[in-house]
Amino acid sequence: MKQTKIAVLGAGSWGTALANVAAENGNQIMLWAHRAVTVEEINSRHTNKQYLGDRVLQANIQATTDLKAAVDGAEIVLSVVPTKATREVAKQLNQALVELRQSVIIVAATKGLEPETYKFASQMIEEEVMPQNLTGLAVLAGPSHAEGVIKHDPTTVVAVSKQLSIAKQVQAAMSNATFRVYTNDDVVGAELGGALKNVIAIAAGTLQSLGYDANAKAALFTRGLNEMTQLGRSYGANAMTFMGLAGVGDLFATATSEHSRNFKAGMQFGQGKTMDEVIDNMGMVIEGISTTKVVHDLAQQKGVEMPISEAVYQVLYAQEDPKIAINNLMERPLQQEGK
Ligand SMILES: NC(=O)C1=CN([C@@H]2O[C@H](COP(=O)(O)OP(=O)(O)OC[C@H]3O[C@@H](n4cnc5c(N)ncnc54)[C@H](O)[C@@H]3O)[C@@H](O)[C@H]2O)C=CC1
Ligand SMILES: O=C(CO)COP(=O)(O)O
Repeated sequence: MKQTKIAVLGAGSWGTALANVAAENGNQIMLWAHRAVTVEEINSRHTNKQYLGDRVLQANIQATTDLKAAVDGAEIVLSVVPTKATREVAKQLNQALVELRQSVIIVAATKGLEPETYKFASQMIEEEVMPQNLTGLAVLAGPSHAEGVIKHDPTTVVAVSKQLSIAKQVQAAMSNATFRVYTNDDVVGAELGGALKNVIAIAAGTLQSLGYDANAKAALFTRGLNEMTQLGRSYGANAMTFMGLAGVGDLFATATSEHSRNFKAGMQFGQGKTMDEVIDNMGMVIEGISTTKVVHDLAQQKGVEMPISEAVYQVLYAQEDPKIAINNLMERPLQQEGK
């Protein structure tokens, strides 16, 4: 296999797990972390205990706090910081690339929308990185909990780019026997799928904590996927993307797994915890919380009915009792399916 120099920006759960996959494939990996203690731990003990417990990482991952050194000579840069840090990190990346006079493929693995602008990670990156420094832009989406990837659970994801050749390069660099990468060209569909499923996963955690069973979960998944798809259509996304890994696949993984931060947050909301308590308890990013607010605004702006996402908004941002929110959903005017 061709060895590629890959830089991974963000050493949380997902950045570390992706760095490990890329390192297993024999690529040369630089992992950029913004905290020196993380760098020291990864380089000396090959662990990142805060996010991935005792899992031992590939010895060929070299961590650094110096972003310019991390990307120097890289062909591919994976951007794996939370949504709220994406624009700032993209600015720093651009500065480094300008100084290095270097152009890279950037892959956004972040799942969320910028609260102020409703932009996706790939759009923020495209706005901040000058065209002469950008060989190509892709998104990595699909059902992939870091905890499963690091222990080699068979995992399927999708590299998505408007340029198929770029998606194929990412596919080639990242695929292995337990991490299978498909390609797709529907960037907006994939990024919407990755962001919107987090809101439905919060609802799934809440249902779980209230003791509801399979009927309620099936209703949530089916109708949740429907409203994700409807918003996707309003963006011109391909409805089939929502039937694939970035849609139903990621919805299933996130809304059924106790590894999911969004699902776990939903359970805590169901137990009556406040937003501050939920965020403090998690200690990791819960993208669905801010995405819920964005989706509330977007649905109004685009005239798309998203009743489940709106119910999550009411529970999170208007302190509505989850049981009342569920009753309200069940008592909406009766409808024909598939409209
Ligand atoms: N954890 C997972 O299994 C998966 C996560 N994702 C997505 O990947 C993105 C990152 O998530 P995780 O790694 O799970 O988050 P995390 O909470 O585990 O780690 C976030 C990392 O970003 C760093 N960070 C925070 N603010 C920063 C800043 N301003 N500049 C630089 N670094 C900063 C933190 O120090 C930490 O290392 C999210 O959008 C998430 O939805 C996608 C697929 C799987
Ligand atoms: O996107 C993910 C899995 O595909 C991770 O979801 P959580 O952020 O809810 O853990």
